[in-house]
Amino acid sequence: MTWIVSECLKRVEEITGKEVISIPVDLCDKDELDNVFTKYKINCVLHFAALKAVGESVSMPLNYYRNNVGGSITLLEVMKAHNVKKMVYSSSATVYGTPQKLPLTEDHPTGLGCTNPYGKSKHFVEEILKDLVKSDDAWSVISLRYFNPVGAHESGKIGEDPKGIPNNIMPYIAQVAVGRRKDLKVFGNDYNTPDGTGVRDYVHIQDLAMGHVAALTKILTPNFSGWKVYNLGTGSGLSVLQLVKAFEVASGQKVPYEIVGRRPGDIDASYADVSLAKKELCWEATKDVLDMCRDTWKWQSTNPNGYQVSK
Ligand SMILES: CC(=O)N[C@H]1[C@@H](OP(=O)(O)OP(=O)(O)OC[C@H]2O[C@@H](n3ccc(=O)[nH]c3=O)[C@H](O)[C@@H]2O)O[C@H](CO)[C@H](O)[C@@H]1O
Repeated sequence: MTWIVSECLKRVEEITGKEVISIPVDLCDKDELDNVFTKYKINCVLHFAALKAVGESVSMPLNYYRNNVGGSITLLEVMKAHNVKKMVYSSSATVYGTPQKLPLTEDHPTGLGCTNPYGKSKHFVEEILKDLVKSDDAWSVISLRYFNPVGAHESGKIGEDPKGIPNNIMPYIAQVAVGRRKDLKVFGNDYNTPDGTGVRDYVHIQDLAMGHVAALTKILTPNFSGWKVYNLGTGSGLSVLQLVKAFEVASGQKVPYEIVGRRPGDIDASYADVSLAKKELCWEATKDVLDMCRDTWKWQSTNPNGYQVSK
């Protein structure tokens, strides 16, 4: 289970005081899914399941389309068969492609500049969900477009432990700080941003978890129906070098880096307009970049080799 899912389930447990059980299922296995829906009374599905490495998706497109798109269709078919017609979907800011204007609002066109199968799979599933809601007004779906989720649970017990070389920046920085990797490769310093490095909207995983609780609360209100989409970010952009500096301050560790060439498919800047989530979900991010770095460091420093040896 990924750290995003663990974090969200923990928050739901803390808030409801009820135990949350997790049952591993193969998203593409209809019979397995059917058994789960037969056994449990399900009101709403929080659909987190997806492969998410951009580079890997370019070399293994069929795996991404089979799992992320095919798996979602199978899940929706089983939901329909059991008359469960509410879903909170984990989407991504990646559906916006190259921003036409910043900050990104939910009505920005999607799908146009998606450069990789991962991003396209998120966009395709959003389109499928929209069609489904149009076809039958008993369906309601909230799509949450995550910006750049980072951080760890403040206990230091739940954190991101990518297999192999991390694709995303925060776990890479953390592994450099803990001495597992020599230096961070900064992908390009010639972007159209104040210091030339890529700008992103990093959002703490615990805020993201609370965004799911807010979406769940909304979708379960009796008068809610149809399709809604919300950005989950802080609303502020931070460059790669700003993030490195913040991590050094929060951890007290040096993070050596080397500027290298651009990573194919990367964009200059991406950050969210978060006013819709604030207005309609009563949600906004509460944690800043130092919180994100401090909690990541707490997890990484107490689990220098990830979950492998700390269990
Ligand atoms: C804006 C956008 O579409 N964001 C999505 C994209 O994140 P990103 O591709 O923006 O996340 P990332 O953590 O891979 O990169 C963030 C920033 O760090 C830079 N970088 C990254 C790694 C590294 O070793 N060195 C380095 O310099 C990278 O060029 C970028 O400017 O994909 C993620 C899944 O993987 C999520 O779906 C994000 O929502």
